[in-house]
Amino acid sequence: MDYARYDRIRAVQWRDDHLRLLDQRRLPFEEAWIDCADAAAVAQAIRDLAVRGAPAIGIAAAWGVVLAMRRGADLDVVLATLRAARPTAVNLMWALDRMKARIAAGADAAALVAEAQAIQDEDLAANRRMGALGAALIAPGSGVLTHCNTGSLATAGFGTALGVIRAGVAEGRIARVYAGETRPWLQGARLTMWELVRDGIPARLIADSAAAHLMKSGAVQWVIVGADRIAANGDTANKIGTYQLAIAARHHGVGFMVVAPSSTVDMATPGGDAIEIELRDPAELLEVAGRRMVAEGAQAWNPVFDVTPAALIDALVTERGVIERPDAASMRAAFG
Ligand SMILES: CSC[C@@H](O)[C@@H](O)C(=O)COP(=O)(O)O
Repeated sequence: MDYARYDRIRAVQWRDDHLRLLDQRRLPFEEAWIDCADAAAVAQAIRDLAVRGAPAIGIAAAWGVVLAMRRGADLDVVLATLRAARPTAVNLMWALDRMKARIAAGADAAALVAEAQAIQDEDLAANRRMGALGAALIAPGSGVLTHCNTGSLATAGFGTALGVIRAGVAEGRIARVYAGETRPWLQGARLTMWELVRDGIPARLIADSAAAHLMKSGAVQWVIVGADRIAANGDTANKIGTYQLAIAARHHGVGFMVVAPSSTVDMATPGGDAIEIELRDPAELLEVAGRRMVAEGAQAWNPVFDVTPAALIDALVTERGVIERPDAASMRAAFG
């Protein structure tokens, strides 16, 4: 199937001497671009969520290494700085390890450009493949709920979970799309809805707290989400709120699908308990659009990821295929 109509947004663009990033902090109000001329600017953009989403972070970091090599920066320092920009999404470490291996093998600037481009191109190809694989699991006429933003903005293009939704809509399988707003940063409300509106895919936003009620209504047959790190036993870290969606889905007999490229699989991490969960500034919770919404003096706890146990996952879709009810044995068989 040709998904071209749904495959137009490119948020991470290499421009020969700099990296252009669509500033995700300013969407949906403004399509503003940031030009990063060095690795420090890329690291800053990752930390500040100007570029976000596990695969997109890895791709941006790879280009950051290219910029560092071109500018004669200390590559060990640059690799360490980029690696520390965000802790949970393993795609960041995976992409930097690929770049580091090329440097260790004596790569010149042109070879590093080729490696970063390969990381980006492979991600796009993986997303298109996962779109087809995931959509095939969805019975015609189904409704789906997604969480956070897993689309073109979060990847090289097309998306992971949102790629499956794009493919499922294109194939006429998905009849209803719901997106959770994804408090506190509102990736679902601000970014996923922006992508869906741009693609002309009818979708409804829900408050995160409406998800169990939606499932009980029978309107959705699948919850489809992305991932930031998948441990060797299939436990999956993703945007905060994913875990409670998985619990509610199991309770209501709704399928729970995780869609992620193999670059999100971390076989060196045995289980979810070993995944570092990023804690961000409480201000993200205490403020809305820069305006304080909570009594002065109040405090907040702001973990931005949680871990869904493998036992709650019905299907794990990667570009290598579909694993139903993933566990340590099936993960080992697929990812060794
Ligand atoms: C294809 S994106 C998969 C995940 O990275 C996504 O669901 C997510 O949790 C993004 O978190 P974010 O904090 O916005 O970077």
